[in-house]
Amino acid sequence: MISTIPSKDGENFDNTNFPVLKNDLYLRAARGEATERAPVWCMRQAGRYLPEFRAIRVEHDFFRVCRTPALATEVTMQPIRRYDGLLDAAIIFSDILVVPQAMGLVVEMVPGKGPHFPEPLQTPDDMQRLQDLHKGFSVDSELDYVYKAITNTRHALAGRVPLLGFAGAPWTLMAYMVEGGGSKTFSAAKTWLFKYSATAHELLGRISAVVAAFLVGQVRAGAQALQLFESWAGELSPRDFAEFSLPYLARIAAHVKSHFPDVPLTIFAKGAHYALEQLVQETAFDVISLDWTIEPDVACKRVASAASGNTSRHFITLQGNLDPTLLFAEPETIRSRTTEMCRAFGDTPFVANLGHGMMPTHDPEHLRVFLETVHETTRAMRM
Ligand SMILES: Cc1c2[nH]c(c1CCC(=O)O)Cc1[nH]c(c(CCC(=O)O)c1C)Cc1[nH]c(c(CCC(=O)O)c1C)Cc1[nH]c(c(C)c1CCC(=O)O)C2
Repeated sequence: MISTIPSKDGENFDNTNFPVLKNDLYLRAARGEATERAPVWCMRQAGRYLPEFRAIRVEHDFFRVCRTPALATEVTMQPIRRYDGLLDAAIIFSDILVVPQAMGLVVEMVPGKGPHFPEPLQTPDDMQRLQDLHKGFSVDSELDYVYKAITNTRHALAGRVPLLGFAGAPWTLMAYMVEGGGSKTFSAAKTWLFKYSATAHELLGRISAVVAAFLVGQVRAGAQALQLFESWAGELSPRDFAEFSLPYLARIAAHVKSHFPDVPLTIFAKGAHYALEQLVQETAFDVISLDWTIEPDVACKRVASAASGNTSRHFITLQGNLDPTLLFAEPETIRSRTTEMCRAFGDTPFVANLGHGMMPTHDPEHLRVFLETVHETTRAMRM
């Protein structure tokens, strides 16, 4: 349960009384409203490319940072402070793998290697090792530390920008739980899909229930919008996306909307632009986040035509989609390619972002060029 009493060391876990929001550009754009310029934020905007983040990580293990509200708040605030006035949203510092941890699996973050599960799920019998929502497992108590981080961060933001919550989507989480880490072929996770299909669906269903409850809990704790990361969507064929990903995405969106119809929901299904029409027509997401493998003007046309004739769909906002490796280019190139991208979104309500996350070797000043260019270009476009 979230305590309503501010603690002595400056943390504030009161989720009933938040500061007034001063910059609502992101929320308005996500709801399909016209804005005076496009809002902008970046996936992985808190991370190792920032020296101030690396300084924290020297002293604290990755999941320790996630589990300590004061540290999670500090790290979430770092890019907001550094790019003062340039970022239009903060995303809570956490990881998609906190859900497999809550479900009972051990996850370590190995420096230079990424996430590692010492005992991944190997056969259908291993499902017994997972916590069961029907047998006393409480998402809210297991993940209360994320809620506390959200509540505390929302106070620390003091209304500067809205705070986004997030979670991994079922197929992506299942892939980590079965592979035990990243993978080139996804052969283990796909063996589950095609050899143990019934168990795979059971697992996807159980993850969906946890993720749906977790997202609702994040809004109760103070998240003002949510993003779901289906980072491995592109590993599935369109047919298998339709069977093993889309129905679960739709179920999670419907559940969150039934609790909070006005909280904007974003789906980032990386590599799955083949499914744009289905995401528009078969799910309740407000924002579709694009990677860089589709041109913005093509996505705008496809989404508009998929939405027309569907009376329950008043708007779809797009988010994206500059190739993050463009930030390795000279500032001049970053400027011209960012301008090109903004123009290609045209009049479609959009949230400027990269097509995937910031990388550890990015130069923080190059991100500044991207942010400034979005401000200048989209303000000029909308005058
Ligand atoms: C697949 C995935 C993960 N985590 C996440 C995804 C989905 C987005 C995507 O597709 O990239 C999501 C995530 N991970 C992190 C955030 C924080 C919020 C943000 O600033 O965007 C978010 C939204 C912090 C993090 N999560 C992680 C780091 C770096 C780890 C460190 O500090 O040592 C950060 C800042 C670790 C992580 N966590 C994960 C991986 C693959 C890694 C290793 C990556 C690497 O080594 O570059 C799983």
